Amino acid sequence: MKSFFLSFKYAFEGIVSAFKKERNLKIHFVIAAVVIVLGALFKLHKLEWIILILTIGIMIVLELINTSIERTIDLITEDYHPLAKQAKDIAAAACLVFAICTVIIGLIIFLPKII
Ligand SMILES: Nc1ncnc2c1ncn2[C@@H]1O[C@H](COP(=O)(O)OP(=O)(O)OP(=O)(O)O)[C@@H](O)[C@H]1O
Repeated sequence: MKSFFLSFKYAFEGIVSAFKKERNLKIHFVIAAVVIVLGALFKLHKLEWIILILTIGIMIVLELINTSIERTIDLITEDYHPLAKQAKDIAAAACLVFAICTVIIGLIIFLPKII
């Protein structure tokens, strides 16, 4: 039971350390807060909230995984290696692809309400 609660503690420490060191993660948290306020202002429907929360959650999860991959690569090598570059850039690309999806989803949900 102790290790069950410890795993939550370690996960929380992971979020805090990534948040402190990763500028992109801070940006995602700020955007998420703005979008949640907008969602409340525009009185989103249940399904829209579900999509919004899923979108925010997946974006933050991807950023955390990307950070974890960056740290792992830095631990493995400080020298230049083409595979290290590929690993980091592909992980960053995963974040970029989903970030583009989040913008499109945001526009689909909010644009008709703003107009
Ligand atoms: N060991 C390495 N070998 C080859 N290329 C690397 C290596 N480390 C980083 N790179 C590449 O250098 C560029 C900058 O990487 P770096 O990790 O410094 O910053 P970043 O990808 O912008 O991450 P952060 O979110 O921490 O700013 C990226 O294209 C990355 O793939």
